[in-house]
Amino acid sequence: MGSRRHKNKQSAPPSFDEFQAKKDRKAKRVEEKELKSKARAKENAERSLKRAGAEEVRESSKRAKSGAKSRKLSKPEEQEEELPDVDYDALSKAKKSLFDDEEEEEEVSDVVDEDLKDEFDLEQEYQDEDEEAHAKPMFSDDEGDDEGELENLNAANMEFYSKKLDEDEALEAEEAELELAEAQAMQPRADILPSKEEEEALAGEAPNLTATRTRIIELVKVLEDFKNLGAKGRSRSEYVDRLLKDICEYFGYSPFLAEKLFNLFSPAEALEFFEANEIARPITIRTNTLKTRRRDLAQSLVNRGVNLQPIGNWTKVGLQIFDSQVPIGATPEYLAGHYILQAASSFLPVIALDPQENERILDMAAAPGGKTTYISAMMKNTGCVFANDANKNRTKSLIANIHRLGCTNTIVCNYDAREFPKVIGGFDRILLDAPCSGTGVIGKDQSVKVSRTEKDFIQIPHLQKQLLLSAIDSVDANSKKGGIIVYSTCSVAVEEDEAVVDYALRKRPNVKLVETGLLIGKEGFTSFRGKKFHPSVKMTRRYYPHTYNVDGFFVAKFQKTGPSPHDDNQASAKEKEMEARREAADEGIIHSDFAKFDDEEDDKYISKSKKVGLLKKGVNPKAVKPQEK
Ligand SMILES: C[S@@+](CC[C@H](N)C(=O)[O-])C[C@H]1O[C@@H](n2cnc3c(N)ncnc32)[C@H](O)[C@@H]1O
Repeated sequence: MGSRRHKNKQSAPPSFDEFQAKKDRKAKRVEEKELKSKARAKENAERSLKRAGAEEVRESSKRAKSGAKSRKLSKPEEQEEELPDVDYDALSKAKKSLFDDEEEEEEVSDVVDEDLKDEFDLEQEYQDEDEEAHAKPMFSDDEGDDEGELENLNAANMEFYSKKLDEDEALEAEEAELELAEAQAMQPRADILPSKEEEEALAGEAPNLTATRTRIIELVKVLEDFKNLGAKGRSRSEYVDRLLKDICEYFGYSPFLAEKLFNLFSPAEALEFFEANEIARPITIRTNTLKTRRRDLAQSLVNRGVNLQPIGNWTKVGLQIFDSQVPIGATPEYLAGHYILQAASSFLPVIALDPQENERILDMAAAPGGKTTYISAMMKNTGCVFANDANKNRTKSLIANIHRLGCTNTIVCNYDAREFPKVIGGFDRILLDAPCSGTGVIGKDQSVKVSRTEKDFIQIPHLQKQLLLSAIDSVDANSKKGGIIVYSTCSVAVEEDEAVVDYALRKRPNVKLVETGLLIGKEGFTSFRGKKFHPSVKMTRRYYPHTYNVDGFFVAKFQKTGPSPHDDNQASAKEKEMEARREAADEGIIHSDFAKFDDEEDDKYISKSKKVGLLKKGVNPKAVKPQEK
């Protein structure tokens, strides 16, 4: 596992544009391959018709395949032609001009923080505390722990990078050739599916990852053209079962999660998704426009030996870091709050939210604050942002980031967000970046592959639904330019995305989905495995690591069309939870193993945390009388 991951690790991840270009080239190659394969299949069928008997048909199919193979081998130039020539000088010049966008419009605030160094230290401390506190982390795509990797990288400057691009392109061409050779060497065999005896033998053997990978590729090929390539007498589900077993073995997923993720895609795309999860996403930063301009920041970082370039044309504040001679999380610019380490996908919900100056905005689940601080910057420190998070520990890193980035229009609060609108309502816009299972960020946290269970995909959506209803009820339908709710997750599971959105549309007829306004993203599912969602769910957007080279993400944008009696809901989080439980039990969607409020269990945790608190103060818990504890 480890070595395979290391091998796949990108040395210089492509920018979004380059990635798209590569994807387009790949798509073209795939399309051509498909055309060839269809032609082969047609040839096959014609020959088969001429021959009598099932055995003969299969024989002819094999001959046809080997014919196609030799035809392919005799035409390597065709493949080479597909790789366009790249003028790297022009590319390097173009890269410079990429910074010359309309950034002049971005105003630079002259706020200067005095205690930035202290705040940075605090942030580190709190983040460490957080890590200890959560065995199963709440997923945040920001401020990941990729920083350490950069410290060890040796890099030069932009010229060096240009040379690197050269090398990468050459490597890509080499890889394409290898891929071609691999594909030719692995024409799917009808007998790729192990027999019962072979299955038994396999179960007893030590895993052979190379053989497993070969079989995965062949199984995918067969499944993509089952009618022509499936072995006689073997069903599609037999192939799928074997493929899932191989995916679990090769990539290290639990059978449950492998199947859940596999079902989102065609077999070939699923393989791309699983492969993409083995590669870390590029390190990206967001310019804090309250303090600087992207061009100026880029210049300062380049002067320190950081190789970077803009992320893509859909963001004017993002930079992608290729490598660096200095730790990106500890440069003077970082400490001065000129940027924040933030995953590119994490910009998207804020862009969709489209905060306006002087509005009142609620960020319901805000820690550690990547999106809050972006909202604040888009509002140019006007109006008011309520940054809420239920986890008190995590609000410390939220506060540290707010201070470091110089956001002065922000109030931090610590409620279970289901308490809204009881706490306060009437917001112009609300962002609900919901706690989720993290199936979109497996590239960052491989533990998700085995840690998530069926129960998670019942409990987490249950919470997400309640949070979303609270968000809707807390928005002012009469807000002049607002009345907007954005719901996002870093999960690709339909239960946490489209199903939650569809539920909210059913429960709150006073909201409708609107276009997110985002330049990239795939349409949300309007139906999934027999479940139909409202047709407008098409307007939601999905992001995958293999399509956009960003973390897996989901974004939905609602507009509140009118007030509802729920807007005055004074129920507490606990009351709402009980109500939702009753309702879910009536609908039969909660299984008997659903977590209950367990006061005894709660008491255990409360007393343990009190003991830890006393120990931290240097007091022996045993020496304290029970009522004093
Ligand atoms: C995906 S993270 C948010 C990341 C954040 N928006 C950012 O961009 O930095 C989800 C957050 O939801 C918080 N959370 C979980 N349950 C909550 C609840 N009931 N109410 C409010 N926040 C909650 C978690 O503590 C966690 O910080």
